Amino acid sequence: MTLNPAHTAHWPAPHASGAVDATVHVPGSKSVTNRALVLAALASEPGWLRRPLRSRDTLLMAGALRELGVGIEEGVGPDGSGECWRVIPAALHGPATIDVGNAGTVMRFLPPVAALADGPVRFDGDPRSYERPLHGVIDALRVLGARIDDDSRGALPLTVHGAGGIDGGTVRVDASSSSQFVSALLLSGPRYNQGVEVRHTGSTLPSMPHIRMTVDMLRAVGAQVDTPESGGEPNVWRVTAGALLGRDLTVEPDLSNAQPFLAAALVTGGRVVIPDWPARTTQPGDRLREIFTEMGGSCELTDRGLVFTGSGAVHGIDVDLGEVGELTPGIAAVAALADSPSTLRGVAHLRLHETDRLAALTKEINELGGDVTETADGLHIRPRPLHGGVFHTYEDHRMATAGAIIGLAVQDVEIENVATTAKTLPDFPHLWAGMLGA
Ligand SMILES: O=C(O)C1=C[C@@H](OP(=O)(O)O)[C@@H](O)[C@H](O)C1
Ligand SMILES: C=C(OP(=O)(O)O)C(=O)O
Repeated sequence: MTLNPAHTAHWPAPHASGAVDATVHVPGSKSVTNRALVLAALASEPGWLRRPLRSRDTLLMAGALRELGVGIEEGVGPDGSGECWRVIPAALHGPATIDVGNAGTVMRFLPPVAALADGPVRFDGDPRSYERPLHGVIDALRVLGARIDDDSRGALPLTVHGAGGIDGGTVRVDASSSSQFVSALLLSGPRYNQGVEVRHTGSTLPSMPHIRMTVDMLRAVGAQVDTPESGGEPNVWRVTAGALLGRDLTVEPDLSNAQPFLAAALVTGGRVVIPDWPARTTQPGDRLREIFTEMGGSCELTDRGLVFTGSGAVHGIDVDLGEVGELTPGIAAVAALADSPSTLRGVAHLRLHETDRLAALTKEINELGGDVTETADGLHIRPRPLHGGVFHTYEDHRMATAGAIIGLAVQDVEIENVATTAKTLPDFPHLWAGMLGA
């Protein structure tokens, strides 16, 4: 096997010589872009998606939908402004082969779509995708009427033998390993003959804001959704069968990808402005306003965007990140540079993300001289003076950006395979250098 030099080369993480002062335009949200693509593909009329994220995960989603027959064209929005994708729904069909890469949204959101296709749809992906939980989606789809061949582990690779539609109905799912099981079933639910009712049976459910994002986006395209918050039973979501509208949607900046830039203001005692920060959003990254304020910064939502200012001090934090697990690597990086210990809780399921994030963060921060221990459901981080070294990233975009945060404050940190940021933020090294005025 020939190794891609971009993956093996080490990227010298820039060290900040002073306080950063920058405006950073963060590209669109992965989670919004991939939900919008699925919903537009299932609609009964064309729609537009403005400022979509173009990254590995979203290009895999667009490519997969094209494989199933959906038209996704490059274009300008209906008012002539802005880059966009025009999505033209079509009868979904196999045979098709879908590469999910290591995108949780693609591997979980698309098997329920494939159940609507006519013909076999094979799913495969990166080696890590075979280890990520998918059983909740597979088992549920079987109950709802789909025929699926898997390797009997309830994981990838698998083939969905689409029969042009499925009954739908009520299904019980333990989504404690990933909220994406619930989102996946709800997104395709309006197109199932009886709609879908998802009853979560596990004791915990991570990433609730992402389930709210699914519900809000379904409602925005005309679906009727009943939720625990709208007076329904706890842990039960119901989507009524019905046609979906094609919409003109502008994608918000990815607030979880704003995290390293906000962290830069925090750890250098500087200031970063993120334009177009939404006043109201379901993105979990919005919680950074509160979390990074508790860790020593301050923020203000203005006409220019979110203005985040570091004070020069960075404090430890004791926080349950169960709702916002994808923020954990960046928070751990800041916590390693703080003036007091931190405890990050509620994120046991991160062991099954892009990599085992709890093990990876512990090992990599400790190899730079840190003192991190894994707990049953998170990390305990005692700040120590850190030194340079190679920060390994395990093909995890958020490990790479976490290493870059540490590199701002610690000389001679090198990030292995910074190109892995392309999963959700292909421009990262360039945006990072721009923030630092390079
Ligand atoms: O639905 C989504 O867009 C996501 C849900 C979360 O997944 P888990 O619930 O598996 O953590 C999150 O971590 C992931 O980055 C994106
Ligand atoms: C967990 C993540 O991604 P995925 O959508 O692949 O689950 C993430 O982006 O942090």
